Amino acid sequence: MSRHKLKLLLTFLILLALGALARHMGELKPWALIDWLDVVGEGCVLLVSLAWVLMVLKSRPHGRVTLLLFSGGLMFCCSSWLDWLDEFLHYPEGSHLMSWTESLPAPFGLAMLTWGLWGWHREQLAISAQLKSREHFFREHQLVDPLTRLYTQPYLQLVLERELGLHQQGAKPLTLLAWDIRGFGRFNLRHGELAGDKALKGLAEFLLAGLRPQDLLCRLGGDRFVALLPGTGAGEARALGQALSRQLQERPWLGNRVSLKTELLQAGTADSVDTLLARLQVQLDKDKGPGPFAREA
Ligand SMILES: Nc1nc2c(ncn2[C@@H]2O[C@H](COP(=O)(O)OP(=O)(O)OP(=O)(O)O)[C@@H](O)[C@H]2O)c(=O)[nH]1
Repeated sequence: MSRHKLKLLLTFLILLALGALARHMGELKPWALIDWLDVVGEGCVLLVSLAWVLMVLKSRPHGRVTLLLFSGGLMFCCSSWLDWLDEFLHYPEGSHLMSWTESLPAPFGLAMLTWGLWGWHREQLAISAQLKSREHFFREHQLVDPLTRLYTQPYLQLVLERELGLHQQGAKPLTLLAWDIRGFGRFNLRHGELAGDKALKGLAEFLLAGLRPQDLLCRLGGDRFVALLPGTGAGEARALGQALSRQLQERPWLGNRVSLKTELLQAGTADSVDTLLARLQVQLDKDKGPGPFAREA
């Protein structure tokens, strides 16, 4: 059972035990003496405090701050629960046990909640600082292409460094799939730069949608794209490339106007990032012809 499920079970058991204690200590009030306005008001407080506990468990991982927020919420819940129950129960005169049990947890619970919220605030500050420095790093190194929103070659090089390391330790295969639009210069001449931009964006979206979550798609520059397929052998990569080519042909908005050259490259154990990318460029430059748009121009 997960830690959060245990906390939920604990909440249920504590509320059940308090309910049993209250019933044992008190007597049911006559129907006429029940103040229904209080029942509704205190019932709402109880429901809201229960919702706090559930929301904390739903939105946070296990940890010190979560424990503070959970314990504070639970203590406040206990007070609200007993407060609500005593609308229906009458406790004997001179018995302080129930009034203490009802009154004490609320202030301690609120103090713990406040402590937990302070911790949460500090966590958020740390996360924002992290995100800011990441964003700065991305902007500084131009790791994202402004047109397609794909990663650029410098980012690919960073990731390739790590993946090649894993590949060379024999941990897993590594394959690259790359695409070059044929005759894209002519396409631009004929349809205009804006249509060219739209085609690049459309193609980026299409490739992204067709790749798997673990693949990394980058714009290599101009009309070239490359996908790094970690843990993927040549056969699987070839099937993926072929499926993408087939699907592209079924898309009249892109397939009829843009033709792609697809290349596959497997990393070797002696490859460095530079040699791998150089081999890829050579493969993409191979057989450069006038392209399918030569007829149109
Ligand atoms: N619209 C648009 N065009 C671009 C962009 N980046 C590069 N290009 C164009 O893409 C073309 C790339 O030219 P080449 O590398 O010769 O490729 P190609 O014309 O497709 O020729 P082949 O690959 O031999 O078929 C050039 O005409 C660039 O102007 C861009 O961001 N937007």
